[in-house]
Parts: sequence; C-alpha cells; structure tokens
Amino acid sequence: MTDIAAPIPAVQRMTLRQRLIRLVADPAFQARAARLPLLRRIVRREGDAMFDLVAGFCHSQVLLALVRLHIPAQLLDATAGTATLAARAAMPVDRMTVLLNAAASLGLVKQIRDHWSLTVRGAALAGVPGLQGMIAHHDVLYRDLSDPVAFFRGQVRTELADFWPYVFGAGGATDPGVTATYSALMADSQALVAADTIAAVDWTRSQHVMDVGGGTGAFLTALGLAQAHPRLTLFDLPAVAPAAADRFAAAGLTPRTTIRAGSFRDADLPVGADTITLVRVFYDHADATVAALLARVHAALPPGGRLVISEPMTGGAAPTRAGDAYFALYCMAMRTGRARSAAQIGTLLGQAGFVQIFSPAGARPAITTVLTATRH
Ligand SMILES: CC(C)=CCC/C(C)=C/CC/C(C)=C/C=C/C(C)=C/C=C/C=C(C)/C=C/C=C(C)/C=C/C=C(C)/C=C/CC(C)(C)O
Ligand SMILES: C[S@@+](CC[C@H](N)C(=O)[O-])C[C@H]1O[C@@H](n2cnc3c(N)ncnc32)[C@H](O)[C@@H]1O
Repeated sequence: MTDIAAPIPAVQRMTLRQRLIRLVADPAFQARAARLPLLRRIVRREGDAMFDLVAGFCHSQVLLALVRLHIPAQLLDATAGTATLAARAAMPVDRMTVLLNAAASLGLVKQIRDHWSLTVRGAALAGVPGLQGMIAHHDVLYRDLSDPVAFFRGQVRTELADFWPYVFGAGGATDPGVTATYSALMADSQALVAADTIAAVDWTRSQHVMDVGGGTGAFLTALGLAQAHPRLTLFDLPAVAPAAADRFAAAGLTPRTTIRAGSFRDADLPVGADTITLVRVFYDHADATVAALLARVHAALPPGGRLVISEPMTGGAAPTRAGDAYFALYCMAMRTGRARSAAQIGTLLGQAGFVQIFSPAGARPAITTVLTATRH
C-alpha cells in the first residue's frame, strides 16, 4: 500500500525561515535561481546532493554487486579488462560495462586504457577488515527496509535479528555453526573500532581489563598487543567465549588472558578487573537491559574503577548520517536495541552511579564514539 503524506495544514503566521523554505520549494524560483550567477552554484550543488539521495539505493546495489563478484579483491591482485571481469562473473560484456562505469562514477574503480584498476577509495574498500562482509549481508537489511513506512511504524517482522541470534540472550546463541559465522563477521568488523577505542583512552592506569560481551577476543587481542602490562579477561556467552582461546594463543597472549563464560542477563559479572570495556554491546539492547548490565558493571568494579564504552552513536541534537541514517535503522531492524547518543548513554551511566563521564576526542564518529566513566 502506498502512503501519501497528509497535506500540510495552512500556516497562520510564517517565520522568515518558513518563508524562505516556501520560496525554495517554488519551481518558478528554482528555475530563476538556476540562471542567476550567484545562486547557480548552490542550485547545482543542492541538485547533485538531492540526486545522491534519490539514487542511494542504486549506489548501494552497485557496491553490493562489486562485493558479491569479488571485483575489489580481483583488482587488488591485478588490473583486468572488461571482458575478463565479465567472463569471471558469468555476465554479458555490455552489462559488466554498465556495472563498471557505475562503479567508476562512484569513485571506486577507474579505467586506464583498456584495463580497470581500483581507486584510493576502492582500495580502502578492499582493505578495511570486515567491510565487504558487512556489505554482503546488507540484502537482509534492505529486505527489512523495503516498505519503509511499515518499517518505521514497527509493522515489519524484520529478518536481520535472525542473522545475529545472540541478541535474544544465551538461548539464541547455542548453534556453533551459526555463532561461528556471526562471530567471525563481528570480529572482522571490529578492527577499526578497536583501533580508535584503544587510541582514544589512556590505559596506563589499567592493571586488569575485562571486556564484557567481548565476542571472540578481537578487542582484547588488539589491546593486549598495544599495551604490554594489563591482565585481560574476556566475558561472553558460553557459545561464543571459548573461541577466544585460539585468537589469544595465536597472538601469544594466553598467559595474560582469562576467559569467563556466562550471561550478563542471568548472573553477576566476575570481580577483579579495575577497568571494564563494553564495545558494541549497548546498541543491541533495550534501556532496561542496559541499566541492569550497568548495575552489574558497577557492582563488579572497585571504587574508582573505570568503564569504557565504545560503539557507533547517534549525533543527538546534531544527527549524523552514519549514526542516525544507518546505525539507528540497523538497530531498529535488530528489534531488541537502539542506537543512542553520547548524551543518552551518559544519562544511563549517571543513573547507574558513574561519575566523571567523558567522551575523549580522536575516534572517527562513523566508526565509533568512546565514553569513559568512573565508578563512584
Ligand atoms: C595512491 C594515491 C594516488 C594517493 C594516496 C593518498 C592517500 C595516502 C590516501 C589515504 C587512503 C586511505 C588510507 C584511506 C583509508 C580509508 C578508510 C580506512 C576507510 C574506512 C571506511 C570504513 C567504513 C566505511 C566502515 C563502515 C562500517 C560499517 C558499515 C559497520 C557496520 C557494522 C555493523 C552494522 C555492526 C553490527 C553489529 C551488531 C549486530 C549491531 O551488533
Ligand atoms: C555486537 S557483539 C560485539 C562483540 C565485540 N565486543 C565486538 O565489538 O566485536 C555483542 C556481543 O555481546 C555478546 N552478548 C550478547 N548478550 C550477552 C549476554 N547476555 N551475556 C554476555 N555476552 C552477551 C554477544 O555474544 C556478542 O559477542
């Protein structure tokens, strides 16, 4: 069913800003402005930006096709001609030409003489750990979003949550095959989050760090390699946590690490750490679960102990594309959690008895935002 927006009610007294908005929406003004030397550039820029919004889904599908056909990986190995790429993709040459030109328009590849190579952006796509894996499962998200009005009304039984079964608690993460798939993607997509989180925080005072919801140990491994001194404890669900042992062993970190399996929904957290990290954990959960988890974190830390939270956040009063037009929708499709702003998380921290809540600069907000807090 198509929804037509209700007509805007008549405005009694228009502010200056509203008058300006009405003027810009007037097709006659748009046509006049496009011819005026001073306004022409703005009109063109706004038109291009509007077109990008209109065509965003096509752009994403071009990206998805490239990833599914392993074109970034192929072009990282060697440049290739259109016919070669078409043959490898079992695609007619003329259709591959359309795909590659579309990718070139998006700045991902470029044709030099008869051969295609990656651009700087295409090379970043090929190299960012986990990014192609995230893109490859976006078909699930897009199916959930295919009727966006029903989606925003909460009338779609989304599929995305089935892709990440652990969010429904320990019972959701018992099949080792399923957990292995999502744990690998989660760990791969962690690399930039871990790098920015580690860089944003001063770890010199931390003697013992416990990563709660630490998956298969990607964050603690990165931290252990960056900081030689702290002891490291990983806490995650019984179906997930044991796999961290191989990662710790491969990094030579086994003597410094402890793995504790359990559910933070069902029991208290182990004590002993002076620093607890929660990386990409809150946004999977409702406020009540986060509040209960924070109470357990508070109880597990000594007075003066530190909590480090890191995950993609919304922009709050200043919405951001990554936070508000991607992660917020992603979390909504996950059904159990939501993307929050730093201010919202700060409020939850304050209610749980944490003080000195800071957001250190340094992290790339599209990748993650970091908050630190102290247990009172
Ligand atoms: C060679 C020439 C000519 C010049 C060189 C100039 C030069 C040196 C340029 C620099 C090039 C460079 C190094 C670029 C680097 C670019 C990088 C690092 C780009 C990184 C982009 C990262 C992105 C887009 C990350 C996206 C992450 C996403 C979408 C993650 C999603 C994660 C989700 C949804 C997690 C879900 C988990 C759950 C289930 C909710 O719990
Ligand atoms: C989005 S993943 C983040 C994993 C890791 N911190 C990262 O950033 O890659 C959320 C993690 O929380 C864990 N988790 C979910 N519910 C949990 C619970 N009740 N008790 C312990 N861990 C839980 C999941 O198994 C998963 O590893």
